[in-house]
Amino acid sequence: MSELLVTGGQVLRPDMTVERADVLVSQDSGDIVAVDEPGALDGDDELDANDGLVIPGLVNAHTHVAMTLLRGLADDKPLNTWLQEDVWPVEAELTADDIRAGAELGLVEMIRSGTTALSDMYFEVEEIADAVDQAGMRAVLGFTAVTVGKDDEAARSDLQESLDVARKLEGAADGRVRTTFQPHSLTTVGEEYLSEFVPQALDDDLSIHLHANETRDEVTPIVDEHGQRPLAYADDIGLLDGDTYVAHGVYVDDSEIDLLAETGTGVAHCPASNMKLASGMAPVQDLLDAGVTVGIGTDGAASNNDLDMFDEMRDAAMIGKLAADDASAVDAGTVVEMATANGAALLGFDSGRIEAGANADLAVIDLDAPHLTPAHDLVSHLAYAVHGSDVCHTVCDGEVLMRDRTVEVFDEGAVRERASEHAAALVERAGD
Ligand SMILES: CSC[C@H]1O[C@@H](n2cnc3c(O)ncnc32)[C@H](O)[C@@H]1O
Ligand SMILES: [Zn+2]
Repeated sequence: MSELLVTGGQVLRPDMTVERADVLVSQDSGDIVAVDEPGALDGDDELDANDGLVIPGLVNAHTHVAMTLLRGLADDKPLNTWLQEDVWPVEAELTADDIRAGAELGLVEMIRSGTTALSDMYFEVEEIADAVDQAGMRAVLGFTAVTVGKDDEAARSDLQESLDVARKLEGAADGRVRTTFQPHSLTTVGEEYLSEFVPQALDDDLSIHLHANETRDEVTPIVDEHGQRPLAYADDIGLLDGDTYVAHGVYVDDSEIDLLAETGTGVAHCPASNMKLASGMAPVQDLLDAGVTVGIGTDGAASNNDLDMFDEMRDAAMIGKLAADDASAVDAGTVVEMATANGAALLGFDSGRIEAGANADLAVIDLDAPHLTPAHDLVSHLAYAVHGSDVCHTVCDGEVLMRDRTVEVFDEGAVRERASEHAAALVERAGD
């Protein structure tokens, strides 16, 4: 039996208090064994958290991890123009090897910034699952189906693949990979296909993840065509369910917020992407007040342009206040909860909290820095002052993924070089 002791640090507890404590982790079960006063516990191996704050590993509730290859390729455009003019033509040239290279780069970036779990939507999902396995991280993965612009055979094949991939990869990477059925959005997948395939996903107890109500352009056509708000339309199809979570949820009216709360449907809030594409401001405090579980996601690196969840927490707090016209809205403790416990709840993982019995997924922040001085309130620092580069150790499932800022699960230099080569060749092919 092998046990790791995270020693000498301050620890963020589930009630958002901070105390000096050691954390003992079982590397066999991958769970936290005990949290106790300094010096009370012994382990076979130690991780030095002196001058550090031990927090739950962050949960990125919505991303497209392989889109790191498209980082900085096309900026300063709204969603539809950006997708149609820039992103989709390049994505049409992606190979499985490209996606593997982009995924590895994204996972290294996440490990370096304290993220231990992600929910991903993309293609070539087996490559992404293999990369997650090597990274030692936890993920919810799926193949994203789009039917617009496709004939009936191709449209069905996409949805069937989304079901098949979800069935096949559930439980991969020793149980660290879970899956979702993934219609891309309510406007990019036709009603006839949703009506046919969603019941099959529900029959198989598959969770569902989709983009919804991201821009005004995702609301108006549904209201025009179906005479109802998008989430009422989704609910009639059976899409809203206790295991469903929608990405973005920017343009949700009061009736849709109630529907999310009543059905137990969660929201993955993507503040940076919503700002960069000028999509809008999600009513996050209203969602939380209604009892909706709201996590935080970076979205892909092409609309962010990084995968740093500390940036995302800060953005969520800032834009949450603007949206509510209230400086007390979406406060520091709330965004930390959104990026940890709420994200874990959406993804269905027993992580997001430092407590005996929970998954041993954690990160240690080096507090010895001018921008983290003085330390009046460490929860405030997490929301407003810490950067991803302040993370010194990252642990998932009891395994050390990064120690003293060195990533142990990948050769970081090789990953960066390979991703740069793949990105350059991809852009050249797309330009031909
Ligand atoms: C097939 S995976 C996902 C698909 O979605 C595209 N995408 C990236 N960001 C967004 C976004 O904010 N809204 C909608 N779709 C997005 C991505 O490029 C893939 O094609
Ligand atoms: Zn997205």
